[in-house]
Amino acid sequence: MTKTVTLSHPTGILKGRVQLPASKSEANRALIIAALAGGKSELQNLSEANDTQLLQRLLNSDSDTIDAEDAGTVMRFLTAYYAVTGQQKTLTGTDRMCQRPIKVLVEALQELGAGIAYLGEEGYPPLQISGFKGSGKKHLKVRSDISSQYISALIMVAPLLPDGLELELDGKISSRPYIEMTLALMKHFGVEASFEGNTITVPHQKYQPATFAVESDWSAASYWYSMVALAKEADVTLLGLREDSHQGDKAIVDIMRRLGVHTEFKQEGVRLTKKHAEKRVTFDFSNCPDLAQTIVALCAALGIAVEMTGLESLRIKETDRIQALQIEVLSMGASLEERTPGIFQMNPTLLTNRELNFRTYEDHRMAMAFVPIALLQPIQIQEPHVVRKSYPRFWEDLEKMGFEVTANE
Ligand SMILES: O=C(O)C1=C[C@@H](OP(=O)(O)O)[C@@H](O)[C@H](O)C1
Ligand SMILES: C=C(OP(=O)(O)O)C(=O)O
Repeated sequence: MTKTVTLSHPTGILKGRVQLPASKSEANRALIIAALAGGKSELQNLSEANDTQLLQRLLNSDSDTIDAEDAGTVMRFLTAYYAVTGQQKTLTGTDRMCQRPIKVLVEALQELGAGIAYLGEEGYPPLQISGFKGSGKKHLKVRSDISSQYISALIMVAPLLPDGLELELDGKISSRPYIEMTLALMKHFGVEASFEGNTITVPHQKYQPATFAVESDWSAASYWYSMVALAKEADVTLLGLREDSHQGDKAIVDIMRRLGVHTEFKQEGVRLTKKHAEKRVTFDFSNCPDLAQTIVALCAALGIAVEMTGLESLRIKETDRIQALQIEVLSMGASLEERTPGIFQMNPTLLTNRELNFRTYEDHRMAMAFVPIALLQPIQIQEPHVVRKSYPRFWEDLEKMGFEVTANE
C-alpha cells in the first residue's frame, strides 16, 4: 500500500464543483433506527464512508464476533443495539478502539438490565454482550462531558424499553448538536422525545419505517473551505449541503466567515468564494470537535493566531488529536500550547518553504486537515488511505480540482 502521497497545486486557483461524501453521522443513525423500526425503510445517499459501509455489513451479520474497527459510532451504537435487542455478541475493534472509553455507556445499559462484561480492561472494549433482562429502571443519570455518542446510543434504543427512558445529563454537554441530530432522526422515524434542561425523555413507542435521504457531510466540507481560504482565487460549489442541516459542523460557515471564506446557499449546495480574513480569532469547539484540526492547520498556514476551547474530547478520538496537532504544527514552525487548563493557543509562523511531510496517526482528519497547505507549497502526507473512514474519494476529488497527487511507494 502507498505509504505517502506528494501533493501540489500548479496554479493555486480553485474553480469547480465537488460532490461530497454523505454524512456518516446521519447515515449511521438512520441505519440503526431503520433496523429497530423493522419493515422496509428506504435510506437514500448512504455514505460510502467505511464507517457506514461497515455498520451496514455488521447489521446484516449473524456472526458472534463483531469488529467495529476504528468507528466510534459503530462501537457505541451497536453496544446499545445488541444489548437492548437481547443479542449475544462479542464486540471488539482496532487497538485504538480498545483504548477509547465506553464505561459510561456500559454502566447505563447494565443499570437498564443488559448483560455486558469487559473482556479486557474495565471501561474499554472488547465487550461481551449477553442478553437483556429489563430492570424496570426508567430514570438514569449519565455523564455528558466525555462523548455524546453514549447519549445518542442510549436514546436511540430507549423507545424499545418497556417504560421508556428519562436520561439526566450530568455535567457539561459536549458535542450537543450530535444529540440533537439523533433526536431529529428519531422524530423522522415516528418517535417523539423531549430535551428540556438537562433531561431527555423518550416514552416507550414504536419506530415507523420511513424514507430518509442523507445530506452531504459538513465535516468533509470543512477541508474545501480551508482550501478556498488558502487559494489564490476560488469559486467552489460543494453539492448537497443544506441551510437547514441536522449537522453541527455546519458551524464551519460562521468560523470560515472570519477566516476568509464567504458562503452562499444555493439550491444545489453552497458556493464558496474568498473574502478578507481576521488576524486573531477565538473559537469554542465544544459543539463541533471534528472541525478543530481543520482550523488549527489552516491558521498555522495562514499565519493567524487562534485561541481555542472545547478541545477536551480530541484526546480520545481516532488518535490523541491534541498531541498529533502539536507535533505536526511544530513541523511547520508553529506551536500549539495549553496555556491554562482547557485554553489552547496556536501561535503560527509564516511558511518559508520548509519541507513538510505530515504524519497522520491512523486518523482521517489528520490527513485531510493538512492537505490544503499544498496550495501554498508541495507537501507530503503519510498513510493516505486513512481517509477511507469518512471520505474515500478525497484524493480523486483533489485531482479533479487541479491538485497533482503522486503516490510514493
Ligand atoms: O455521534 C456522532 O456521529 C459523532 C459524535 C462526535 O463524537 P463525540 O460525541 O465523542 O465528541 C464526533 O466527534 C464524531 O465524529 C461523530
Ligand atoms: C471522531 C470521529 O469519529 P468516531 O468517534 O465515530 O470514530 C471522527 O470522525 O472524527
